[in-house]
Amino acid sequence: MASSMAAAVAASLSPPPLSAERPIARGGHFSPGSPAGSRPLGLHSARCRGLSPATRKPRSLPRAAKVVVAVKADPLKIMIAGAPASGKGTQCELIKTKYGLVHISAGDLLRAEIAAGTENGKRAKEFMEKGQLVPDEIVVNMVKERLLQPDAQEKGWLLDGYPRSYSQAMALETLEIQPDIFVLLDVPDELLVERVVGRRLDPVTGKIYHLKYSPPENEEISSRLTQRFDDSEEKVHVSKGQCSCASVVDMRDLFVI
Ligand SMILES: Nc1ncnc2c1ncn2[C@@H]1O[C@H](COP(=O)(O)OP(=O)(O)O)[C@@H](O)[C@H]1O
Repeated sequence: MASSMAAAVAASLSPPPLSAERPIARGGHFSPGSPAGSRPLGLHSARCRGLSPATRKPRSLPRAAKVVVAVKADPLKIMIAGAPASGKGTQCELIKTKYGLVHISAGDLLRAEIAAGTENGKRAKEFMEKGQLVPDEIVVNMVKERLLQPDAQEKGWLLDGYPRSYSQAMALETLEIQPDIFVLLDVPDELLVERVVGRRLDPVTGKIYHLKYSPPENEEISSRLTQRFDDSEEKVHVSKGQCSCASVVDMRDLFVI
């Protein structure tokens, strides 16, 4: 008796079958007395079919066991916006690590297009060199395709540097791609300029340094640091202008549910 009871409980605690009636509730009770496989569905199936409690088979309580079916929540989707050097990179690392999201940076996607020498990359570079926004017809599709890749769909995503205009926000909205959270980093201009002008990249490790606030660890690293071609004081002012308060407020209204 004891061993058949143990076997019944063990069987009923194995994953439920992938049928149309697979329970979606987080918990439920069932009687291990009925045939294995159908057991976890018993009470829930009755619920699904709308049977009244009176029509259900009475449970034999001493043999009842509790099953918890884990339902995978939708993956988290976050958008983060802020001027250059507002701290997006740092925050993105922290958020990505904490929530296991796929980090998708519009700027990185564009730089990858440039590095790959694609037509889109060549066109994008002209705008980026002038500190201007790359036209929507390049950016929207590029971002959309990346968001729809399996890794981002499965793990959730952290979208960085997009949208930068109301039209870009609307483009995603039209595609029914919406974040759960919209983060806006608001930093005073003087601080942004200081950060951008001192920012350096280690081309070997990809690590970002700041000559004053986060200097390289040694002479070897220091000698190979480069400055991003678009990191300049002028760019801060241009980029701040690109993302005016009005458009950010509009975007917030669009995304905050
Ligand atoms: N969403 C976007 N729409 C249009 N252009 C963009 C977008 N994101 C990035 N870019 C272009 O790429 C450049 C670099 O962007 P990014 O890597 O986000 O750097 P930063 O945060 O320093 O502006 C921008 O100045 C702009 O020209």
